[in-house]
Amino acid sequence: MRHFDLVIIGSGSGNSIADERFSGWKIAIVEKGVFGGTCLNVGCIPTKMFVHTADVAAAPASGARLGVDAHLDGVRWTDVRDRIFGRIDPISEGGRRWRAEENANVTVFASTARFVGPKTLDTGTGETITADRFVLAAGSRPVVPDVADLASVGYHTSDTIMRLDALPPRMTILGSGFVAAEFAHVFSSFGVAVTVVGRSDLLLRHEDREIATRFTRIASEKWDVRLRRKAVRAERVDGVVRLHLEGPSGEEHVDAEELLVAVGRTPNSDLLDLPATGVALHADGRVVVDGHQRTSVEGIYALGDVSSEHQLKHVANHEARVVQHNLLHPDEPIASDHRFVPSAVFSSPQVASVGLTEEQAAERGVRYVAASQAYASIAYGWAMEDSTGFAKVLADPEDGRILGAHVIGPQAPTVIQPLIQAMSFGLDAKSMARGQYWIHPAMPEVVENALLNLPLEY
Ligand SMILES: Cc1cc2nc3c(=O)[nH]c(=O)nc-3n(C[C@H](O)[C@H](O)[C@H](O)COP(=O)(O)OP(=O)(O)OC[C@H]3O[C@@H](n4cnc5c(N)ncnc54)[C@H](O)[C@@H]3O)c2cc1C
Ligand SMILES: NC(=O)c1ccc[n+]([C@@H]2O[C@H](COP(=O)([O-])OP(=O)(O)OC[C@H]3O[C@@H](n4cnc5c(N)ncnc54)[C@H](O)[C@@H]3O)[C@@H](O)[C@H]2O)c1
Repeated sequence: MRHFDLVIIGSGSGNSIADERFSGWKIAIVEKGVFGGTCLNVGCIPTKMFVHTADVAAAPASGARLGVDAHLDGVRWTDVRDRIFGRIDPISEGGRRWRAEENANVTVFASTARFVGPKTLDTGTGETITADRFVLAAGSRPVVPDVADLASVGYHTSDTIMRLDALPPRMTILGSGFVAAEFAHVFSSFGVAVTVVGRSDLLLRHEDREIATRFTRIASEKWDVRLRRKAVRAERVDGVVRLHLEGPSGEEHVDAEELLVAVGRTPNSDLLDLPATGVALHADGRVVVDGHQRTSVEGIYALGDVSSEHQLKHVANHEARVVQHNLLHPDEPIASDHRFVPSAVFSSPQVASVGLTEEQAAERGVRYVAASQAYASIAYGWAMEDSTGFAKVLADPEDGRILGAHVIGPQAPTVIQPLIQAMSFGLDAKSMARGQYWIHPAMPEVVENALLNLPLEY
């Protein structure tokens, strides 16, 4: 039985661990799918390439309010798709080849691994291996909800929807979170009639309620948004997918040529048979880790979607750097920093957030003050004629510590970054607002003004 110094399961964020400092280690990487993981192949990167293209496709329609009459002549879907994957697929293949053929100390197994005993792994290739250390970086996969006959009608998830052969006239999206919001923007901007079906009363319900409410209102003007609906059955009628729903007004259905299921992601820990090596799991399937990304078994670490409550690439990358350090320096381990994890939804409008929402602050009994500023009331907002966006900041009234920030509107993920920085480095609201220049008339003035609006007590 071959023995390794380190086995990494999953080639997403896990693949970045084995740098030149590990050149003396005998390493195995096991990957069951396309090399490079979710973000590169079916997640952050292609979706944002589609989102930017969708923003361009949507631009002519927004010109009229500025006095510019423009017209979208068409979207060449297969050209868009092939441009995007023509760039991504070679990166994935290049990464695989580099590891498999040019890293003398690394063995790549292209298969599904599972534990069969303590620190003993069936690689799925017919070879069972052992190792001193393991990194579980197996990610997550789309959840398929319990809707009768769903499997037989043919549906897409985020894994497949970006590779469609042609744009459908209509698309139903089941789900109301990140994936639904981003793909609704992409496909509606490309001319597809989109229906979004959600269980709860708001789209993006995990956001600050004011932000989710604003997003839902704007989305409802563009898409057929059906909330408080339960999908109960699917069927194919004359080549169309019919989704039967139950909602506040009783039974109804929605028809579309394509159905996208986007109701969340579940950790891939179940594929790994972790009880065989003694690794503990949370009830929701996430691997239990301590602050140093160590599992319940000495020498076995986990990172990213398989263990994190944040299914975000910047979190997986951060945790991979922590694991990397702790593998190299087990006697001086460092901890992950999950204090201020930001996230962004690249839809239209864009949404970004960090820290506490008002609802969370109230629930936890945290004393706070909040203030907002509309894009419409800053100079660049006038330039854009924006009537949709605002920035909201929550702070401790006694010392100005920023507790949370929420932005909806153009470039929200960029506009929020100085607030993430302020929170991470402990800059108080007054110092942040008045201790630096804010370029005039740029979009971050919306943040400057929200900070100045805070009724602080110091
Ligand atoms: C559509 C979409 C858009 C997204 N957009 C963003 C975004 O804009 N920003 C952001 O921060 N995050 C985004 N995310 C989330 C982000 O992609 C994930 O948080 C991140 O990729 C997780 O990285 P990871 O390394 O934990 O797992 P992954 O990248 O999923 O890697 C895990 C790998 O392990 C392999 N694997 C699993 N089980 C086994 C096994 N038993 N044996 C062998 N191999 C196995 C899998 O095939 C996979 O390649 C998006 C996700 C989706 C689905
Ligand atoms: N921009 C980004 O960073 C980005 C983009 C896409 C995905 N992601 C990551 O991937 C994760 C998964 O995304 P997602 O959108 O699939 O999940 P999500 O958790 O963001 O949203 C899923 C939504 O679907 C709803 N839902 C659940 N079951 C349902 C059902 N049976 N019928 C109707 N609605 C139902 C839930 O109430 C929830 O609001 C995200 O949580 C995020 O961490 C990030």
